[in-house]
Amino acid sequence: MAKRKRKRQSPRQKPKQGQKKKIVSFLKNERVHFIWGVIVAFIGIFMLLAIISFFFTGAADQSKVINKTYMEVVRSGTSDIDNWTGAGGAYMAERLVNDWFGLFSALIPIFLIYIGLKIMNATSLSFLKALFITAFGLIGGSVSSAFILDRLFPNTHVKWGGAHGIQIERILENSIGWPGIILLILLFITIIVVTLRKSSMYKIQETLINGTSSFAPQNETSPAPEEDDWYEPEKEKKPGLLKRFFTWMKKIKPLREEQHEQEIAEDEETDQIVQRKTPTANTTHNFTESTTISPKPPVTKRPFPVENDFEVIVPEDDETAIHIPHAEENKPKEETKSPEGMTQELEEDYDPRKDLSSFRFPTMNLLKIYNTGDRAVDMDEQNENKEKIIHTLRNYGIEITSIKATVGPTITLYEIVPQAGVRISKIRNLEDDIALSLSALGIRIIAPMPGKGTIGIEVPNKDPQIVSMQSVISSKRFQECDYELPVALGKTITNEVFIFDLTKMPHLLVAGATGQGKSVGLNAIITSLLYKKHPSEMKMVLIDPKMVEFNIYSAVEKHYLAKLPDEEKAIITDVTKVTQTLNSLTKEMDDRYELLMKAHVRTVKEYNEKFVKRRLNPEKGHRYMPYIVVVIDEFGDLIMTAGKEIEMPIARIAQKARAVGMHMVIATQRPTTNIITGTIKANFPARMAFRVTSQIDSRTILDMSGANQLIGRGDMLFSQGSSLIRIQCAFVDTPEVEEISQYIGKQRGYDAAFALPEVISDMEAGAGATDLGDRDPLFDEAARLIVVHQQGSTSLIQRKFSIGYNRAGRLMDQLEAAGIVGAVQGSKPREVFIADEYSLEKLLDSLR
Ligand SMILES: Nc1ncnc2c1ncn2[C@@H]1O[C@H](COP(=O)(O)OP(=O)(O)OP(=O)(O)O)[C@@H](O)[C@H]1O
Repeated sequence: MAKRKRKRQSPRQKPKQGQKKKIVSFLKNERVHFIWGVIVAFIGIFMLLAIISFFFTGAADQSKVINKTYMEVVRSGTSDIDNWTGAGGAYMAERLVNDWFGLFSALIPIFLIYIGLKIMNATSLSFLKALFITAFGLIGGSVSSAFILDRLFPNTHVKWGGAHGIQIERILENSIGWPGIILLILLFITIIVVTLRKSSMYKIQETLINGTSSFAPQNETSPAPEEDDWYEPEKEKKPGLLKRFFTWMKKIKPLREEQHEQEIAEDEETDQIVQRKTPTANTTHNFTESTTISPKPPVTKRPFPVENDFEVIVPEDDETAIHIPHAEENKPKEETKSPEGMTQELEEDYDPRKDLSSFRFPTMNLLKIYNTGDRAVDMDEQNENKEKIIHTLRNYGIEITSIKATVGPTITLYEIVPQAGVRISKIRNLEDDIALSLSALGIRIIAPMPGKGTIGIEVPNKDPQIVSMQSVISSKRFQECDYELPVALGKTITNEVFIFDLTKMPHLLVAGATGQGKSVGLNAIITSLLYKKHPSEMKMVLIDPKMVEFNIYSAVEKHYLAKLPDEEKAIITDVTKVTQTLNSLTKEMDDRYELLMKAHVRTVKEYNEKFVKRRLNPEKGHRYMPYIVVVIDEFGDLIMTAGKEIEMPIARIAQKARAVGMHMVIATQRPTTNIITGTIKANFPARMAFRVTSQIDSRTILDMSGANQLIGRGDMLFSQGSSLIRIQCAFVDTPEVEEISQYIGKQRGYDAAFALPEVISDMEAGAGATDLGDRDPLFDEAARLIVVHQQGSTSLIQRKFSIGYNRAGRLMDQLEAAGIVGAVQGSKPREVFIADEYSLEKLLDSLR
């Protein structure tokens, strides 16, 4: 193949190819582009001047230019022409205005000026938009002018609608009459206005809604659930038909190009030398000049010019689903009576929802839809970023073969493929330089992208969009998921709704500097659960040392909250109460374990299934177990004030509570190692990191940097195990949460909040321990265990007898009082005073 190639390049052909290259590079030169742009823009300005002048001087010039050719007018001289731009301008303006599109002919030079600016790279208005406005303006504007202005000002030298407008207006008047024309003009104005400013569409919508809502019932504050069904839930807006058409065109264009290129490549492949390119000073600095072909994989796409390979993907929003507020599920079940009139209730499955069978889930209209302005992709921004990335990399001697952009709600991911031989670490080290050249915060480089064979550069969008809670809750994905504790957290940078099952996490650590979106994130988690879980299926323990964050949930106390018996408030704000509550949760966990053991099942799900099938007897202590979600805001404050007292029960719950349906979400704005300790970290594999101020903080939360490069306002990294996903957290505002709580709170609830088990305080436990007359039933067995193992360890007793920490602790205190073991020695096991079983039996006999 190599030989053939060499033969083909005869000495005469070589200079020709060189010349061709030079011409191509000259045409593509940035400066040449700029000059071309200036020329086109000046032509546009000249034409515009001619037209403007025509309105003032056209009457005087008309007789000199009408019914003449251009050459005749020019030859006749300019001395008696009044138009500011001479005979040529006068002739052109007469043709454009009177013979073509009238007043709106001015759009033609304006479009030329735009083209000039575009070539100069000096405007960000999209070409398609400009072309559409010009074409539509010429047609619609000329007809409108002919209809209105030619009637208002008939006796001037100007044909306001031009020949085109007059002709079409006549045809229209004959076919649809003047009311039809007026409607058409209104339609034209609407289309132009909406195309120019999307916000005007919302204004029109608002006006129409206000107009029509005056006929609708006005009870907005407390819509009866039944009434909600009258309103169609608001769906997230889909892109318009035109936008979808253009997106489709964009998608198929690269495909066609690829096909074409493949054909070329196949032809070329047979007779070209495949050579690996080593970047040299000459070749690496101009993508467009290079003709080298990358050897691997088989050439299907020419690597250069990169400019033509730029693919911008705008992922569609997830399809939203209409939320049916579980009306069917909640309808009170009719009791089936046997012929004898006896209820068959006992034979039926147990229905945990029965006590609150009329409960209605919050409706979608309680959540706000955020109009985020024009969602069209700013192609200029995309191109600009692409150019800057390419140039920055090139400045460091890195050439790339392709670049692709995926535009998300707040971040755009640029995926690049570097040329063979480029070290990935080199690109990774350029993070700051790329950030500098793009003048943007929040740039993150993912090198390499897992499973993709590319390198990702995440760049924040200039115009970030709010991801509304409404959009994620109403998404089909969330509505149709059958997770035990589903949480809709937000959207990924590829616009996919991100949901997870809290039971699978099984606990979540949330961290981020102040004001970066933690509280909103916690509210998003709680809101998701409220939209999916019935009060009988889930209870929450809300701990809020800041005292203000969770107050809004007090309305749902009798539906969803759990608290200590005799406690006044369900939202825990006092640190001493936090310790008690956590100890109580530990007891609940132990109790649940005992019940699971008795029922011979391993998880709360299996247990509840058995209970629903009425295979567990409530008289033997069995009960339906709702999931318990413990949410702790500002966990750092608690650790600072109560230290180990808080850390230990949290660690215990985190270690064990998963199987019994208890899950924790803890948040802190101080992601330091004395707050997120090794114990906490080990038990919280799932982490949500909002923006933090330093790389060290990021490492404390995620075990890697990244959270320090986020942009705030809900921008976050979600890590579970080894995977790390960038997500824009859904935004739910306090008034929205308040409305949801009120909606639930107004409905009939249980008589009281879910009661957590009472715990014996340390003092009480201590008193009981010394009272050997009231020994635990396991006392003898525990004593034998300790003596046999010669190890005074509470956890040994716990493990062996599968009992809770509190009970094992009490047992150990009783063993101490009986002189079997010594006192506590910090973290070391207690000393065992009885050396053998024989001595022990004698001691036990004496105690009986
Ligand atoms: N997902 C989001 N989308 C858009 N804006 C957000 C989002 N999350 C937070 N914000 C903005 O950031 C502000 C602060 O958020 P938030 O109150 O959740 O911070 P925080 O981390 O809890 O702060 P602190 O720790 O001081 O309470 C909000 O008022 C809102 O304007």
